[in-house]
Amino acid sequence: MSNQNTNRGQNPNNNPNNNNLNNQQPKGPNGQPIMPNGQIPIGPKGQPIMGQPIMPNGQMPLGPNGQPLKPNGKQPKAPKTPKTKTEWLPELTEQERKDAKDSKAKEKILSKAQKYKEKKAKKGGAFKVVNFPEVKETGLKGHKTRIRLQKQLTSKYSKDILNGDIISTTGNRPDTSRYAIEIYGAKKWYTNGDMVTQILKGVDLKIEKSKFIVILGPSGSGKTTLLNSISGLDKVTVGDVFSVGHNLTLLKDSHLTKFRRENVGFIFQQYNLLSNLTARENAEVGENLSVPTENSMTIEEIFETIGMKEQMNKYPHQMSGGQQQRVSIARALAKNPEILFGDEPTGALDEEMGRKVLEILLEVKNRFKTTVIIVTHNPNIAEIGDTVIHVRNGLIDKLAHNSNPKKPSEIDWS
Ligand SMILES: Nc1ncnc2c1ncn2[C@@H]1O[C@H](COP(=O)(O)OP(=O)(O)OP(=O)(O)O)[C@@H](O)[C@H]1O
Repeated sequence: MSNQNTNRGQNPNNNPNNNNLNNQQPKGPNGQPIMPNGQIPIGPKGQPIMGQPIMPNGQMPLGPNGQPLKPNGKQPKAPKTPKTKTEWLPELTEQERKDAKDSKAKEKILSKAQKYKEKKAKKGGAFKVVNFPEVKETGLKGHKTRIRLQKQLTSKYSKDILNGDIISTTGNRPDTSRYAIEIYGAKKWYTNGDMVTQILKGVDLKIEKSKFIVILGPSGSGKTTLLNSISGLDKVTVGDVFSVGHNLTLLKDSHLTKFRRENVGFIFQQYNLLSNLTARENAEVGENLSVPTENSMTIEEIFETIGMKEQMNKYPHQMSGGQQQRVSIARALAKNPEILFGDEPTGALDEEMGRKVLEILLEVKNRFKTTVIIVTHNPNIAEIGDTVIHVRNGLIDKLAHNSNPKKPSEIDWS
C-alpha cells in the first residue's frame, strides 16, 4: 500500500533532491522539510519541529552560541546570567548588620558635612552698619515709606547676609557663640486696606543657645507674630532680628526660604504631615532639606529618640495625634536645625500625648543642644521652660529665667 497519506511514512530516498533543502523536498504537515531518514524532524524534547529548516545532516540547526534555534527558526535569547545579589555573610548577627548599615549612613552624613563646611568657610563674615532712617510719619504713608526703605536695603544686602555677612541697621553685632536669637528695636505693622496696625511695638531680646524657651501671653498679644519674625516665616518692618546670625529683616523672600531650609525646623499645632507618605518618608522630606553637620542623625536614630522605631512604616491615618506630632518632630529633626520652633505644639493633643511631646522636645534640647522655642497660651506649660518670654500687647512684658524648670510629668494639665 502506498504511504502517501502519511508524511511520516514517505521515503525520502525516492526523491533525488532530498539531501538538498533548497531544492524541492518533501514537506511535513506544517511545511517543514523532512529529515533524510524520512522522519519529521524532532526537537530536543521529542516534539515535532514545526516549519523549521533542518540541516542537510538532519541535525537541529544551531545558533552562534551552539544552542539549538527556536522552532520558528529565530535565535533563542542568550541564557540569563543570574543576578549577583549582595548577601550578608551568614555569620553576621542582626545587630552587626544594623550597625554596618548605620555606620554607612553616618559616613555619608560626615562626608556631606565636610563638603558643606568647606563651602560655607569660603563665604563672607564682614560686619557692616547701614542706615535705616527713622520714619516719623504715622498711618499708611509712614508704613509705605518704611517698606520702601526696607526694600532698598534688602535688594542691596540680602545676598551678602545669606552668604554670612552681618548687616546691622542698629549698630549691634550679634554674638552667635552665645545667642541663637538677638532682636534690636523690632517693630511690625500690619495693613488691612487703608488701616495700619502696629503689632510689635519695639522688641529687644536675646535668646541663649541650647535652651528651652517658652513664649507666653494672652490671645492677640503678638506671640505668633514674634515667633514668625524670628523663624523667618515673616519679618518685622524695622529693627534687626538676628537669627543664627542672619539679619532676617533684610532678607528677600527667596532668601528667607533658603534661611529656613538651612537653619530651622518647625512643628505646628496641626502636624502638617503628607498623608500619602509613611512616617519614615515624611521624616525623609526633612532629611532631604537638611544641611549636614557632624551631629546629623540618621532617620533610625531620630525615630529611636522619639520612641517610634516600630511605627516607621505607618501612614498618618494609622497613627494617633500624638504619634503624628512626634513624626512631625522627626521631620523637623531630620533637618538637623539650629533652632526648633513650635507654635502651640501640644494644642491639639490630650494630656498624655501632650506630655509625651513636651518630653521629646526637652530630650531634643538636652541631647542635641538644639535651641527649642515654643509658643503657648498655657502658663502650666511655661513652667518647663529655661526661659519664659512674657508677651503683652506687642511688647516683652517680662523675661523670666527658671533655674529649676519642672518636668512635663510634674506640671498641671488643666
Ligand atoms: N496677617 C495679619 N494681618 C493683620 N493683622 C494680623 C495679622 N496677623 C496677626 N494679626 C493681628 O495681630 C495681633 C497679634 O496676633 P498674633 O497671632 O501674633 O497673636 P497671638 O498672641 O499669637 O494670639 P493667639 O494666641 O490668639 O494665636 C492680633 O490682633 C491679630 O489679629
